[in-house]
Amino acid sequence: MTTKNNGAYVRTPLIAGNWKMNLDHQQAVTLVQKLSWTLNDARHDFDEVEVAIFPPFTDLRSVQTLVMGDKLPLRYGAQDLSPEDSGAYTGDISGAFLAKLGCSYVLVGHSERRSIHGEDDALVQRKTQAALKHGLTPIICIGEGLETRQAGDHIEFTLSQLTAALHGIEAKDVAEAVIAYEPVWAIGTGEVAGPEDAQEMCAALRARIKELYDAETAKSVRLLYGGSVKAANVASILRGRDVDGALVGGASLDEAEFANIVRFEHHLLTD
Ligand SMILES: O=C(CO)COP(=O)(O)O
Repeated sequence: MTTKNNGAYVRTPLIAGNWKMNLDHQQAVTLVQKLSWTLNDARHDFDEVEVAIFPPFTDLRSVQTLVMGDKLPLRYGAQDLSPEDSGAYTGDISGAFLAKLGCSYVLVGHSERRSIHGEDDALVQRKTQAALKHGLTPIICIGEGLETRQAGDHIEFTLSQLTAALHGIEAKDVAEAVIAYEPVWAIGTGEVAGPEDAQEMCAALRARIKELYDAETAKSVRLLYGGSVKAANVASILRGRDVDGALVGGASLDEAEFANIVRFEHHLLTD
C-alpha cells in the first residue's frame, strides 16, 4: 500500500471516475445523488481519499449546481479541453469555461482521444499548458498498446509520452499534477495489469520525474493506474507504494461499485 507517514498518506489517494460518453445531464444528477448518499452512509472521509468524477461536458453545469447546492465534498472535471483560450474552434471547449464551471481537474491525452481523434504528444503538451493556465489540475493520461507491451518496450514508450507532455512545464505545476498510467490493452477489456506491472510503471514514472525535476517534485506528484479497475481488484493494485489512486471507466457508472472502489482501504483491512 502507498507509504503512510504517521498514519497519513504521503500523497492523498485519488479515485477518479471517467464517465466517457455516458449519461445525460439528468442521469448525471441521479448518479451523483446516489453516489453521495452511498458514500455518506459509509461515512467516507473525503480528506483521506479524494473522489473526483469526469462527466461529459453537457453534464457539468448540472453537476456544479448539485455539488454547490448540497455542499458535496466531491470534485469534478472535464474529459478534455482545447489548447486555445477562445475563438474560431468549432466544437471545442476552453479551459476558461471549465474553470468557470468549478472544475478542479481536466483529463488530458486520454488514449481514446489519442486513438480516435489523433491527438499526439505535442497537442497533449499544449493541452497540459492550457489546463494550468486556467487553474485546472491536469490528469495526464499515458500508456502503451498491446504490441508495445509484447515487445517489452512499454516502459520506454510510456516514459517518452510523459517527457513529451511535461516539456516546458514548471516543477511547481508538476508537483500538483496527476499522471494516469492507463495501458491501452487494459482499457474496457476486463484485462487488468497486475499489481506488480502497475507498481513497476509508476516507480519508473516517478524516477523520470525526479530526473527531469527534483526529488520533492517526484514525491508530490500523484500517479494513478487505470484499466478495468473494479472493487474486486482495486485494493491489490493500490498496494504498490508508487500507485496513488485509480482512474476508473466503466465501473464508475455504478454508484455501488464506484463507492466500493473509493472505499478500497476497507478491502485492505478485510483482505
Ligand atoms: O479509460 C479508462 C479510464 O479513463 C479505463 O476504463 P475502464 O475502467 O472501463 O477499463
